[in-house]
Amino acid sequence: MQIEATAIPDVVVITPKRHGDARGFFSESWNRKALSEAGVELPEFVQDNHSLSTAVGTLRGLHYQAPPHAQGKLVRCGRGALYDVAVDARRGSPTYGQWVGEELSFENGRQLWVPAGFLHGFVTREPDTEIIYKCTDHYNQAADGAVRWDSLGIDWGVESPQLSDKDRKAPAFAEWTSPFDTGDAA
Ligand SMILES: Cc1cn([C@H]2C[C@H](O)[C@@H](COP(=O)(O)OP(=O)(O)O[C@H]3O[C@@H](C)C(=O)[C@@H](O)[C@H]3O)O2)c(=O)[nH]c1=O
Repeated sequence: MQIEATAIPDVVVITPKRHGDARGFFSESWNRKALSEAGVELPEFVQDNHSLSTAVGTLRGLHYQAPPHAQGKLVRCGRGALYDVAVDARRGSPTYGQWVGEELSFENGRQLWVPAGFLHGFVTREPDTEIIYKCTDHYNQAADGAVRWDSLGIDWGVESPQLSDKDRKAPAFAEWTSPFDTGDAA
């Protein structure tokens, strides 16, 4: 397993080992003990999510669940390729408003840890791209929120992404009051 730091200390990239043979490969996509031995302690996960985006340039985000339903997410790509983004939304954090973006693909097997207190979003780089992520809290519709994808200067590599209605109507980061503070990092 490989652990890579990012520009935001609480956000890490995890790449589990793949054991290749004539059939293909085998990989432990999640192993608490191995991660702990590598120095990464993550909270308990209670829900796994899986979505398919058919068109290249489909963008989902930037999403969050407000406390007390904030979610940390361990994100990977099941098929295709995507650019995954985490934005620090913890008021009082030295990296508040800063973001990290990582290319995650089926091919590279990389995973991004997005802690609670961060906005999360991604854009697909290939057709029929699947994302799979583990979450530290259950879905709660009333706590669900979004911030406009193009209000933080993130270079998504796409000009007119395919968006949901919710994401098209989301407020800009500058006009939004974050419900998170530094106590929310999971
Ligand atoms: C997120 C979620 C949605 N749903 C339902 C609500 C709705 O009817 C349908 C589609 O929901 P959405 O449009 O919110 O799906 P989507 O735009 O894919 O939302 C997801 O985006 C990524 C970036 C995240 O980080 C996730 O936490 C989540 O917000 O699925 C659940 O039943 N459980 C869930 O956990």
